[in-house]
Amino acid sequence: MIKVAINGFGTIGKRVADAVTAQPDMEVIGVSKTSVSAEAYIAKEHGYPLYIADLGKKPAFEKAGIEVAGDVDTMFKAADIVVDATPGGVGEKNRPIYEKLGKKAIFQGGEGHEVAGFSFNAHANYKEAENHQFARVVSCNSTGLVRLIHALDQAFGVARVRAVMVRRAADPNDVKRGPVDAIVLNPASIPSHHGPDVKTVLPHIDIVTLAMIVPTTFMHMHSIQMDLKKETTRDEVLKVFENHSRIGLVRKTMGIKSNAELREYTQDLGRPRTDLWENGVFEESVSVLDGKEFYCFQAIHQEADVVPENIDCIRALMGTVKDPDESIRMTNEALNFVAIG
Ligand SMILES: NC(=O)C1=CN([C@@H]2O[C@H](COP(=O)(O)OP(=O)(O)OC[C@H]3O[C@@H](n4cnc5c(N)ncnc54)[C@H](O)[C@@H]3O)[C@@H](O)[C@H]2O)C=CC1
Ligand SMILES: O=C(OP(=O)(O)O)[C@H](O)COP(=O)(O)O
Repeated sequence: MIKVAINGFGTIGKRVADAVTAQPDMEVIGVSKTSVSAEAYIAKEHGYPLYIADLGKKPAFEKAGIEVAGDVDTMFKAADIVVDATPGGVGEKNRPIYEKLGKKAIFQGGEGHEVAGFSFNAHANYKEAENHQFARVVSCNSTGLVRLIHALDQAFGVARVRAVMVRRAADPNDVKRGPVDAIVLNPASIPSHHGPDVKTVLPHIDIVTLAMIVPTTFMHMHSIQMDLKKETTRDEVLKVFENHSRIGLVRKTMGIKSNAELREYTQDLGRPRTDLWENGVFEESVSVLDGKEFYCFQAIHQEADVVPENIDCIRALMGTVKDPDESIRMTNEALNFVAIG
């Protein structure tokens, strides 16, 4: 069993912890919190040993009825690998600790590529992870883009990508962020960070991205155009998506035309935390003009799509499963995850 420590038990960390627990070949040996919070109670409910950075805060946790297993250093030492899911920028500060302890670690998309020097996506570059101590799972939007671009690049070749990200303003629990009544260009300059981020995994792709933020909390929406190298048809493109284990199709017959209706659907499917782990490509939007000009809309659930990628990244860095397809299959099966559509 691979022993996994989760540093930062927040939106991403708690989901990765549950996904690790579901796998047959890995276990959570501890999670960390900085202060007493609802998530600390969830860690207790799930039976995850809770470690804290500052042992001076131990009495506050104990007063709240939450047992503290020790400090985070103890947790790191007991682990084979650390999933660092701390807020963006904190991972960079944690890296020297993992280096000193000689521990493998996975960082998230809030960190720059340089934090690990290797950015990961299971379908695109799983095998390259071997012999790396560190990896960074690219951000939620970049993960969604990489999955789609890589799939079409494998099938038809991708000459260039132009994409617009309509980004959710905040996660549902994030009461401090906005906007509440605005569409904010984020950034107003071009490109947004997503294009360069895609290139950390797929360096040969010509891509330019634009991004804005709208007052929603659940899912980003992408408007994507790609020029393909080989002529193809809409049906052939749909077949590529149908055969991809992490690209889902929102079928025209479902009548879903928004993030809100898609959320209702994943909720009704009984997905844990309503998570859409796959890209939600809207079938009706999939178009191929003049044989080479591809268009689509896709929904990306920001809290969820990087979760299975973190699981595959654990196996890829540990070198326990060499075949990406086998790891992806194991991850999806353990999560009871079959892409929609
Ligand atoms: N929420 C999202 O939509 C996505 C987030 N990411 C990335 O994942 C990373 C984590 O983001 P979230 O889970 O959203 O953040 P979050 O704020 O929900 O969770 C972070 C957790 O880390 C803890 N923490 C804070 N400082 C810490 C420290 N110094 N040491 C240990 N723990 C500490 C917090 O208490 C919290 O439990 C970031 O890099 C973010 O950019 C990636 C994809 C999507
Ligand atoms: O990784 C994400 O977005 P990104 O792919 O736009 O960087 C997550 O939605 C977190 O983004 P945030 O920086 O708005 O919290």
